[in-house]
Parts: sequence; C-alpha cells; structure tokens
Amino acid sequence: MSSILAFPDDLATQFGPYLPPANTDDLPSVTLTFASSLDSALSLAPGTQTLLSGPLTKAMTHYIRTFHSAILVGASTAISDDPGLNSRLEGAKRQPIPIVLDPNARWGITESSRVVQTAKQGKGHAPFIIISSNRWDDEVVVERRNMLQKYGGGYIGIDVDNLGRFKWEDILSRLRQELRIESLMVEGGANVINSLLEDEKSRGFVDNVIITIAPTWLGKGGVVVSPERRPNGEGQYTPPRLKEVKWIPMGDDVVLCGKLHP
Ligand SMILES: NC(=O)c1ccc[n+]([C@@H]2O[C@H](COP(=O)([O-])OP(=O)(O)OC[C@H]3O[C@@H](n4cnc5c(N)ncnc54)[C@H](O)[C@@H]3O)[C@@H](O)[C@H]2O)c1
Ligand SMILES: Nc1nc(=O)c(N)c(NC[C@H](O)[C@H](O)[C@H](O)COP(=O)(O)O)[nH]1
Repeated sequence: MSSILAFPDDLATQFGPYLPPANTDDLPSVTLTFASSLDSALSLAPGTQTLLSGPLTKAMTHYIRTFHSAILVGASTAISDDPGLNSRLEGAKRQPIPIVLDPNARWGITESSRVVQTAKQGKGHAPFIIISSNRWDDEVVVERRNMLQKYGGGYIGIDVDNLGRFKWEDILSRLRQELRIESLMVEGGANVINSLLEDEKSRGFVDNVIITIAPTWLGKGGVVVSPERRPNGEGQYTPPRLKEVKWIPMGDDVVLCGKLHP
C-alpha cells in the first residue's frame, strides 16, 4: 500500500485561493485536477498507468483531496489503475467519497478492489458508481450494489444521452441531492476531462483548475487532454482560457493553478 505523504506548509498555503469555497448552492463546486506531460498526455496509452508526478506534487494531490467531499474518475481509470481514491496525506482530516462514471457497468469492482479494501480498513470511503439507468437491474449491478452497500457505497442511475453520455448537470445535481456533495475533485482520465471541457455549459461548472506539468514528453499514442471544439449558441468557438493564473514550481514539476471564470 502506498506510503503516508507529507505536504510542506509553505507550499500548502499557496493553494488557498484555489480551494473550494463553503458551498450552499444546489450544485457542488468543481475542481479539475490532473497531471500532464509536456504534450498534454495523462498516460502513455489507454489502460497504462504512467507516473508523471514527483513526490511533492503527488503529496499535493493528496492534500487537495482532503478539501473535497468527493473525487471523480472515469471507468477506464478505475479499471486500469485499481485506485484507492482516498487521501494518504499524513493526518488527513477528511476523506473524499470516490465517484466513478461507468454508464455500461464495465468496472468489475469486487471486495478485493483497492478502493473497497481501503474502505474496509477505515482509510477511505466506499465508492458510488454512476451507471446508465437502464442497467440498474442488471444481475452484476445488483450483486455489486449489494456488496458496496455493506461498506456504505452504492450505485446511482442516470439517463444517458444518445451518445451514451451523462450530462454534467445531471451528474452534479444527483451528487448534491443524494450524497450532499458540496465539492467535487475531477481527476480524470482524459475522456472525462475532455467531456467536462467540451462546451461552454459543462465548462461553466468548473471553478478551479490545478494541473501538475511534468518535464517529459510521452509522445504520440498517449491519452491526451484536448477537448472537441464545440461552437456556442452563436456558432462561435472561443478557446477556454484560465484566469487568475499562478505557476508554482514544485520539485521537477510545475503546478498551474487557475480559474475558468472568477
Ligand atoms: N495523469 C493523470 O492525472 C491521470 C488521471 C486519471 C487517469 N489517468 C490515466 O488515464 C487513463 C484513463 O483515461 P481514459 O481517458 O482512457 O479514460 P477515463 O478514465 O476518462 O474513463 C473513460 C470512461 O469514463 C466514462 N465517461 C467519461 N465521461 C463520461 C460522461 N460524460 N458520461 C458518461 N460516461 C463517461 C465512460 O465509460 C468512458 O469510457 C489511464 O491510463 C489512467 O492511468 C491519468
Ligand atoms: N496526480 C497524478 N499524478 C500522476 O502521476 C498520475 N499517474 C495520476 N493519475 C491519477 C489517477 O487517479 C491515479 O493514477 C490512480 O487513480 C491512483 O490513484 P490513487 O492515489 O490510488 O487514488 N495523478
């Protein structure tokens, strides 16, 4: 199991303006955070977990996780990484609830999955998996739901659109209504991030962006963050640009903090 991490106070204090505000709105605040190569790749290939963060930026991720009520990843990340989706920060005061977007119930979660083991050991929460409503009664989903409910986790069924995708407004409103999630950390992978950045409406839900940039190129064939260009209502495409930008050198990496709309 990964080590307990420490994050120095002089670095931690620099993140204040980019941490989630106290939130009484009807949707969670959203922080988009991931680690990227110089060629905007999150991993060498789909399904290949690739270490990009150095020790300090890894500790930063675990520090930021303690400020969020939930952490969200896509099904392919859950399948390939078997993640813990908890904070392994020394003295972590809070653990985020893991959320996995898995419309077709592809993730074969079992009692031995790391995220379930972490919950059983009291070092994190059991996950909630968001599946397409029409999968709710699938036999495997019922079995997995019964297993997860033993540890306080479960499933949430949401209708998908004609492309088999959930609308972010539906994801966020259900997380707020059913799990009282006030702040959500979206950690990837690229498919999830591109879907969130794709159009003005879904980008409108993103408050803070924290990106670790590692000094390496992963080359062609990587899993890349580069959203589709969806024109707005007037047929215009305006590239999203971060504001209130801050660059924080951290070991060999640099961390880019910003806001999509201050
Ligand atoms: N470097 C990082 O910060 C980082 C973070 C997370 C994952 N990763 C890596 O990224 C790779 C996985 O990324 P990926 O892009 O292949 O997959 P992903 O983790 O983004 O999962 C994609 C799946 O999520 C679901 N999904 C995503 N958006 C959805 C939506 N709007 N509605 C419904 N379902 C939706 C779909 O099932 C889709 O197939 C792995 O190799 C992992 O190690 C890296
Ligand atoms: N910040 C960051 N730096 C990296 O170098 C890297 N590969 C990831 N990837 C994010 C993805 O979420 C994790 O690889 C797994 O999900 C494991 O995460 P855990 O800590 O076990 O929860 N994230």
